[in-house]
Amino acid sequence: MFMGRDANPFKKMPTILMPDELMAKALRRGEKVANEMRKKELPWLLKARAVEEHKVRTIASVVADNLQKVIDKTPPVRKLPKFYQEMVEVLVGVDDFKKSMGAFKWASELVRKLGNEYAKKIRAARTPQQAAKLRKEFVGRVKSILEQIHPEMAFVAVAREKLKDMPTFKELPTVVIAGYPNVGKSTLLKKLTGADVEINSYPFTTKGINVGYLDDIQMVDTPGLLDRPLYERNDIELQAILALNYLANLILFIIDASEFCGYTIEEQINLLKEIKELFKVPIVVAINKIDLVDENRVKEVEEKLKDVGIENILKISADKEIGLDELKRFFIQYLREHYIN
Ligand SMILES: Nc1nc2c(ncn2[C@@H]2O[C@H](COP(=O)(O)OP(=O)(O)OP(=O)(O)O)[C@@H](O)[C@H]2O)c(=O)[nH]1
Repeated sequence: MFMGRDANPFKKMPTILMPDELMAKALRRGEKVANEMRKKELPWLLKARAVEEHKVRTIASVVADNLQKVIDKTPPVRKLPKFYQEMVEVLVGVDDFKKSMGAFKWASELVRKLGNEYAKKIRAARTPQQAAKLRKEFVGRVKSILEQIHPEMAFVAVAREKLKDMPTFKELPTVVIAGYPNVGKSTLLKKLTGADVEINSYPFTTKGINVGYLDDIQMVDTPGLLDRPLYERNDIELQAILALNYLANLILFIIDASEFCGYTIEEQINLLKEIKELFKVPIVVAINKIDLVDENRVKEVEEKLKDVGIENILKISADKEIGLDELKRFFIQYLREHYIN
């Protein structure tokens, strides 16, 4: 595994304020600073200038700092591990994300520069009215800059929501659970690791990647996959593909023997074959929901799996907790032999 100890690098991104909110915050702070200045004993023109200059400087720094903070707390995509880079691509789009961060930088620098320029002009103002007029002009320009990057701000706000919810992965031997929707992947993760995951009787409940721990084994639950070409896969499925590609030391493929998931054994085995081809990672298959079918049916499925070259087959009921100890023992033994020194 390559992840390093760092948590999901997007967790530190700050809340993204929209133009109105950021402007309101800056104006409030500007007013506070101005009130302090008004208390000072100064000749009237000097005071008027000082009030307006401090207002402008405060507004400029609140806005510029806020935008800069977003940039500073957002990891540069190109420096991320490949898995996260690809997750950014799937979840939000790398190009749009970079472009938006560029807009933040542009706006931050411009607001800071204008703040300095207007502060200087205000210091040279000949009347209090002129100083106030310059400050108003500055506020208008900042508003219009923020309005200009409004779409990018909204984009980054949404991107942050998606990215910060990605789980944190540890540098541990990892089992990635895969299979068709509704076969019982999340139920199994929950029963094996106690991870708090959503389970529903309808497909595609799992919209992202979940993670849980079984002793020193990292278990990753992925969204359900359908048997179809890569280019037809949606963003939810692509996350499963990325987890399989970058995180898995061992793939646990779940087959729903009852077909209650809505897919036939043949369809499920076709997907299994494809995954076997696509990822050069050892596979173990768990025949699930054996509480719903008779023994002959389970044997039949087992034979079919052997026919396609699957050697490691376990029979379980995730829901009724049948065969889970054997499964645990299998993981521990397998990963100890292959990945733990
Ligand atoms: N009877 C029975 N039901 C099970 C078993 N395992 C899971 N289920 C049920 O099957 C349904 C789907 O289970 P999930 O764990 O959400 O399936 P999933 O594969 O994670 O589904 P997606 O999120 O769509 O990928 C739920 O109603 C579970 O209660 C089992 O061993 N026996």
